[in-house]
Amino acid sequence: MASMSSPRETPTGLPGFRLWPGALDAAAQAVLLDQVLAAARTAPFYRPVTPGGRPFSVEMTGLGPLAWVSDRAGYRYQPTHPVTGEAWPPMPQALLDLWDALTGWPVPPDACLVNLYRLDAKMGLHQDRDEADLTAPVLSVSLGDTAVFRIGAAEGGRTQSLKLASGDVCALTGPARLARHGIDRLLAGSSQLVPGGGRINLTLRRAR
Ligand SMILES: O=C(O)CCC(=O)C(=O)O
Ligand SMILES: [Fe+2]
Repeated sequence: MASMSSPRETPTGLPGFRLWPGALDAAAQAVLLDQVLAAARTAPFYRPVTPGGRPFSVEMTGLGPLAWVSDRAGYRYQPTHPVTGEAWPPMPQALLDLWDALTGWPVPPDACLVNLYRLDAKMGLHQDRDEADLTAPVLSVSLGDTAVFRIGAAEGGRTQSLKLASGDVCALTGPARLARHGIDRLLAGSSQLVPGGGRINLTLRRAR
């Protein structure tokens, strides 16, 4: 995909937190969104609950061999959709290429979580730590409405907030792999990309 062959990286001030604003141009965003929405016709977005039984404000689905799920039994990666029982649809090649181009990590991602944020959806501050190898990067792609993203060092202390717009890609690597992060809110109506409004976030991970 030529449109994302040489994305520009911008400094973030948090070592290991890497950001490539506009890594996907409008055409690449539209193609990727179509692929995600096509996959969601067989692997529909569903609303997970926390182990304590509270519904997430975000809806989720997955792509690839594994995807992250949460329910009464806890957090885990699994090979099947929790509602349909079917295998997750394959990960689009463009995502595998993006992982190679931006992270250079020698092993491909085996999990892609797809988060759908409508209206007032948000995601509380957390660490991504359900993966077997916590040195492998997490690569995150934003589509649709701009999100106010919050991130701070794993050890605690101050957080910083920055906006993630449609086409932006970021990564948690090295010292930021266990950074605390979350989504405070969306800037509603900032993009027309996602039908029905809102934001779709794709996170590529090495789960096993
Ligand atoms: O939506 C985002 O940008 C962050 C998603 C996230 O942190 C996660 O799925 O673990
Ligand atoms: Fe996360």
